[in-house]
Amino acid sequence: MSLVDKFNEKTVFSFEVFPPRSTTSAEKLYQTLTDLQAIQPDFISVTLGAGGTDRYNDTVGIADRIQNQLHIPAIAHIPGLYLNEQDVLSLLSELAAHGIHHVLALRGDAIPGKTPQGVFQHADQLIQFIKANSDFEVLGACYPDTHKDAPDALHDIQNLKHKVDLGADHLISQLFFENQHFYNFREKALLAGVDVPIEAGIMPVTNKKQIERIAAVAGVPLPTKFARMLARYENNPEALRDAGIAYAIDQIADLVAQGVDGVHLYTMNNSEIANRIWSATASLFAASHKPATIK
Ligand SMILES: NC(=O)C1=CN([C@@H]2O[C@H](COP(=O)(O)OP(=O)(O)OC[C@H]3O[C@@H](n4cnc5c(N)ncnc54)[C@H](O)[C@@H]3O)[C@@H](O)[C@H]2O)C=CC1
Ligand SMILES: Nc1nc(=O)c2c([nH]1)NC[C@@H]1CN(c3ccc(C(=O)N[C@@H](CCC(=O)O)C(=O)O)cc3)CN21
Repeated sequence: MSLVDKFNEKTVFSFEVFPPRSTTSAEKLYQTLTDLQAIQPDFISVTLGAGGTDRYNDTVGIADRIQNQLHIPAIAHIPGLYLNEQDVLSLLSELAAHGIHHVLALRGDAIPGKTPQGVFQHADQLIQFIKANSDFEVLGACYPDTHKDAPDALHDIQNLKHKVDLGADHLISQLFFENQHFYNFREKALLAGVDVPIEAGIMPVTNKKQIERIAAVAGVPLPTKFARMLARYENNPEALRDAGIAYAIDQIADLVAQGVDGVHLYTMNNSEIANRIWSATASLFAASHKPATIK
């Protein structure tokens, strides 16, 4: 089934989860996934090697469970840096054997001290390879605040256009905390001829250290307003969680009102937060009639 077609029907809503470290947290993740099932998101993506970890197992097993037990379309992330052609082909056939035909093709984060394979140095090469060797639908990543390795926004958008020309069927954005940056990016991407759906990536804050670490790895700026919120509630987890949920809801309500193609929620494996955000915004998604373009 094509996921891209869903963007013609509605404002898409999707989740992301990551494979947990231990067996106990694996059980917790399955509970989380069961809790999220009632929302019936359009798909759930599963990271692989997120943030530069060396844990490459579990992604396929978790994606299988999502697809075949929860009956929600699953997307597996594939970061290319440390894989060769054979690794990618094996992953694709394993996924296909489970009825999964969607991947997010990425360059991936560098792992300190580990030498890349040198085969897929950028996501574009991986996208081209997957398109040439399978019938998978391929997603790509994009950067409202410009990727930190790009010389400037223009080159970043040119690279994005190249990924779309090579076959990226839809895009998921890096997390961002300033909607105007997303709108500016979206406009530039459209002008550059990027004509595939772009989902906005939203990450609710759960704790100050974690969000600061992720923002640093991802090269995403924290607006003053957001940093003040973190500083004010850093020692009060309940208040920080509530403030973070309110911030994410505010971002999502605005994005949906501005006709965004979809919202991809980085759940950080926390179903309570995802459920609260969903219950506050479900009617906005239901009511959404997408205009052809957004400003
Ligand atoms: N492991 C995971 O689950 C996830 C990882 N990520 C991370 O996102 C980041 C980048 O991934 P992608 O966007 O897939 O990488 P990408 O290869 O498209 O872009 C990475 C950088 O290289 C530049 N670039 C792209 N193609 C180029 C080319 N042909 N020549 C020269 N420069 C080029 C881009 O402008 C950008 O600065 C990584 O840090 C990745 O790990 C993001 C989401 C999930
Ligand atoms: N550069 C970059 N790399 C990514 O992996 C990535 C992005 N950007 N942007 C969006 C999401 C966010 N992702 C993340 C970010 C952090 C964790 C993380 O903190 N993982 C911990 C587990 C913590 C726990 O077990 O509770 C880990 O150690 O892997 C996972 C996925 C994956 N994605």
